[in-house]
Amino acid sequence: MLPVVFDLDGTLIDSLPDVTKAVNLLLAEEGQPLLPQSVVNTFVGSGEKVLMQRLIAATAFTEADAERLMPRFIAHYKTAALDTRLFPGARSALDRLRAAGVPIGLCTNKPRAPLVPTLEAAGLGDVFGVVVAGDDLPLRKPDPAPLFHCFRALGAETGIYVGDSEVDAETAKRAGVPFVIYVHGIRVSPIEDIPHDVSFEDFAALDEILRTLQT
Ligand SMILES: O=C(O)COP(=O)(O)O
Ligand SMILES: [Mg+2]
Repeated sequence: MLPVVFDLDGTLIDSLPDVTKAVNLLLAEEGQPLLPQSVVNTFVGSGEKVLMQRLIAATAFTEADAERLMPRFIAHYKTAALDTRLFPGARSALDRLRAAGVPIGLCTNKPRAPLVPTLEAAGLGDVFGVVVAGDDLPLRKPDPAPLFHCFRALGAETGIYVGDSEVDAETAKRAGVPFVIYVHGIRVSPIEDIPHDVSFEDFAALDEILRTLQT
């Protein structure tokens, strides 16, 4: 059976409110105006360094602030993770896959420091056969290397990727694997502009989608 690898933010967990909170705690500390979730939405998907660059571009910060701000952002990100909520049905979908003997993994651009408390808070600490964080390997998504790393750790050369964003679509395309997109995630473009094999809006539909792609 082909392994199924999942993205985290916007795919399994509804984390945009937490990321927004972490960004705004930092802005508040700095006496800067807070940003709405719709703006923070455009910062997410490529990891913390790109998030910081986009934050700088959207505020009065400059490049020179990045190094000073990053550890404080990560500290807020770790705390905000404690409020993380899974999307409805995500946990039971993962449990059904495991019960069916499908190897499952996690491939995220979230750095490991906030990832660990996030997985604990979401009750996902011991669910995946492999977990790759954004800063675990020299290259991150959309490079396909982290995804291939997951497939190999799960005992296969290839597999299926389930994600929510433009970055995930590009990763799957570069890896040459089927891409399944969750429509309630964190993305900037309309779903029809993001290349994907199948989309789903309810985790109850995922089993059947994956069964079809497995054959
Ligand atoms: O941390 C990010 O920028 C995105 O994380 P994700 O890869 O789990 O969506
Ligand atoms: Mg995501």
